[in-house]
Amino acid sequence: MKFPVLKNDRLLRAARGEEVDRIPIWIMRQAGRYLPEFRELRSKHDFFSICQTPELAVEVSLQPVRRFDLDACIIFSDILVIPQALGMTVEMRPSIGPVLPNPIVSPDDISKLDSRADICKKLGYVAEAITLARHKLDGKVPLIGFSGAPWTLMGYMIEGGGSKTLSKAKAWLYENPESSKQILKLLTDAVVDYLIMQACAGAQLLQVFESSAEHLGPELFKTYALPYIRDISSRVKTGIKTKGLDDIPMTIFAKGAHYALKELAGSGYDVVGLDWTIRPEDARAIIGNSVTLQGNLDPCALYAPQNELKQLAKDMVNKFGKIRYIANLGHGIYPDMKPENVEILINTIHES
Ligand SMILES: Cc1c2[nH]c(c1CCC(=O)O)Cc1[nH]c(c(CCC(=O)O)c1C)Cc1[nH]c(c(CCC(=O)O)c1C)Cc1[nH]c(c(C)c1CCC(=O)O)C2
Repeated sequence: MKFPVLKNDRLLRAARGEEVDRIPIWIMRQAGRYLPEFRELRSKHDFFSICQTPELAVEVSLQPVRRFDLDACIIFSDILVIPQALGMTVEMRPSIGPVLPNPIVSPDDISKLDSRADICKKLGYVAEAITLARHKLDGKVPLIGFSGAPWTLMGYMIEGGGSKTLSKAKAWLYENPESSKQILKLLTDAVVDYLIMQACAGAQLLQVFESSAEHLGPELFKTYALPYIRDISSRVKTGIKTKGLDDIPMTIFAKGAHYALKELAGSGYDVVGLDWTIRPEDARAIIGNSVTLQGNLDPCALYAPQNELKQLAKDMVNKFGKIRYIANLGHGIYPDMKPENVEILINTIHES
């Protein structure tokens, strides 16, 4: 596919470990409810209708890039489109979040999931949105594609929505280890196909969200998350090559997995995303210089008085340094953030 020439390649340069003239920054959940223009559009459309309508998904993806001097655009979608493509119902309920009314309850339910065979057909609307976004961006900044990681997706599929403890999903790991692995394998296959499709459609970097890693701890993570995370990077990179495309960087963000940073650094990704509970210098000491780090400002730092926010952003940059670093929050931005504070954060990073 032919796309407009990329004018700002700081994100991709940083991901590959190349020098940059200024530190790139993007923000997890940068398209969302803290923006009045998002709330306006969202008031007229259901959440998944926006995801499924390429023109709307692209409009929402572009909103933050129009408003702020960001160094990347992320395609608007959700990690839960994968369970949907496997035949599960997912609803986005106001002030509750995602609800899966018919969760997986017993190992027999696994056979009711649709096979991965036509995942690309079912999620073809994401590919369309990505291609359209690349054209509409006109090379302004690179476009990030993403997927949930298998354990995080399995969690939602068993819990039937978000959970503070993930105790139902974790019970599966202890009670039904083989069935758990069967689900994780099935999800891995779907995620691999899905990410390769996104790369073919024009995504320039792929981020994998293992948002529920903190619930696992080192031993469960080693068995039920890491092997699948590794498998995804290796199969996606090979798949992209087989399709005749150039390699694109991949990021793993395993929230709360500071106990597994060394393993994550060696899991085949170019970038490791960090949450705010680890010191940048400690993460760098554990990981070394072979991968780029991304993160990790406490999202709540955006509530701080503006001078303090600036100082926190400067301290973060001083600790990470300018090489092999992509600035971001340590998790997604909250819906009640002031857009002005986001602008202060972005400008402070760029001036550092
Ligand atoms: C766990 C997870 C989900 N979705 C996602 C994750 C991984 C990242 C993370 O750990 O936060 C990923 C996601 N979800 C969304 C994006 C869009 C791209 C971006 O701007 O980053 C991305 C990358 C849009 C969204 N996804 C959701 C919204 C808000 C829904 C709405 O408009 O009603 C948006 C903009 C809903 C969603 N979707 C999900 C939850 C738990 C919620 C409810 C929480 C909330 O309301 O913020 C599942």
